[in-house]
Amino acid sequence: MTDLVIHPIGEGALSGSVPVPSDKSIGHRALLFSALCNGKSRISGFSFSADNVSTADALRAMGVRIETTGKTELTVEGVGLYGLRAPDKPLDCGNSGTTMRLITGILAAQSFPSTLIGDHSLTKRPMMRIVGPLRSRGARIDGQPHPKREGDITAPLQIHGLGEGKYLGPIEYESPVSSAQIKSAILLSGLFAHGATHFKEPTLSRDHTERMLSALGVPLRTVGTMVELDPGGWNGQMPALDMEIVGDASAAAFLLVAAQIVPGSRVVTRSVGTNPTRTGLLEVLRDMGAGLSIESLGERAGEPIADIHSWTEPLRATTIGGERVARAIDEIPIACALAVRASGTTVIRDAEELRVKESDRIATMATVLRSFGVTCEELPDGLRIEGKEGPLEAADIDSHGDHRIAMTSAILGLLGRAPTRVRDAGCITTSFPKFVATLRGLGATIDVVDEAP
Ligand SMILES: O=C(O)C1=C[C@@H](OP(=O)(O)O)[C@@H](O)[C@H](O)C1
Ligand SMILES: C=C(OP(=O)(O)O)C(=O)O
Repeated sequence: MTDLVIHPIGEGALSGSVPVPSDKSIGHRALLFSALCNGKSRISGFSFSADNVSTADALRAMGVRIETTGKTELTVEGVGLYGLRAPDKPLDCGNSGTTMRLITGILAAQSFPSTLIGDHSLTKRPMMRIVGPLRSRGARIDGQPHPKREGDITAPLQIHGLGEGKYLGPIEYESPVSSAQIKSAILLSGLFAHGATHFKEPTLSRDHTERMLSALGVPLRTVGTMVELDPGGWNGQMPALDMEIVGDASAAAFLLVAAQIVPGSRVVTRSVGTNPTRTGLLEVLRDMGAGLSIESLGERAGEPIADIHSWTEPLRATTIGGERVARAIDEIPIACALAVRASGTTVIRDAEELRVKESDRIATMATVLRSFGVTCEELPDGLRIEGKEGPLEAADIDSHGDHRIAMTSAILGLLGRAPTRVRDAGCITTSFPKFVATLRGLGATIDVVDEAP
């Protein structure tokens, strides 16, 4: 078990210009799609987050050759749409919901059976949201009854395979939640289907799948929150990829917020993806009066990128809700840290999806905030948080194995009146392996304490 001890920054400030890890969402897709391509793909700027490694390992277990060719470079030998091999043991998706849900979309269409497993947290996450629609187009998938959500199932998932010569059918599916994982699972299954895939969601979730599949020549059309994939007449071949992955906006968020709440700070995060389906936090920062400037660097591999400058300015409370939530879904925990330093009461609504992430992020954040002496109220779909002046209480935080909770707590710890301990912080490697080194480079003092299990 790894703990972090965060020392108060006191009169100090954060300063510097830093890279951030590669975008985790795009990393998963780059691996999955290049495995299904014809030819050898090259992926660079890859930062080996534990979640992305889970996707790579699952593909390797199905016969895909993935080689590390440099510190941040990989090659993937695509096997084509129909070249995956039956795995000889359960595929371990670790902590990664994206791995499990997207791979299920692919495996649902295979002739061979497979089983997907995950860690303690992943084994509590809801899976009917993908299994239901996949079953309705002919997939045969079973899971375990969900311990808390009636009618839902969770991992392990048994995917029975379709048998030789059988195919998935068409689907028209309107998802009750905005979710790129559901959308991507259904679209991936649609690559193999006989018949079209129509998917609609309430508000637009991240669109990396649509961008990448379109670039690979897959016949896909989007209109607003609707996407349609009709493989009729398509030859089923995707050319190999050669791409450099943009920096992760969700990782940059921790540093941009840190620069707002540690007085006198100025931080630049370099080459960060600014896809409009991911910029909810930047909009929140603007609404709150943050010091922020976005220097566009054009596009990389079909995704807009920018250097983002963040410097401390007085913050005012805001309301975060509606369609913006989907565009900031992984940034809500760190947005709570902004609320702590804003004048007034910040309200977060429409974020019930946070209850089914790596932890129940609404409940966990309420506990974290109270441990720091912040007044907050837990709402069914969000939080009400009162701004607070002066040093925060020194806290002892249990991350619940949730990387975004661990990182948010570490940032808040900089404002403590005495050192803060963040327990079970090894999970940070899930998305931001160099988080501690990066923060130290900006001026923070953090000890890493490895406890014997
Ligand atoms: O598709 C993706 O890469 C992701 C989609 C989001 O999940 P949902 O689709 O469940 O909202 C997000 O929370 C997750 O970190 C990554
Ligand atoms: C929710 C997350 O990821 P996943 O769903 O892939 O586990 C996340 O990274 O915050």
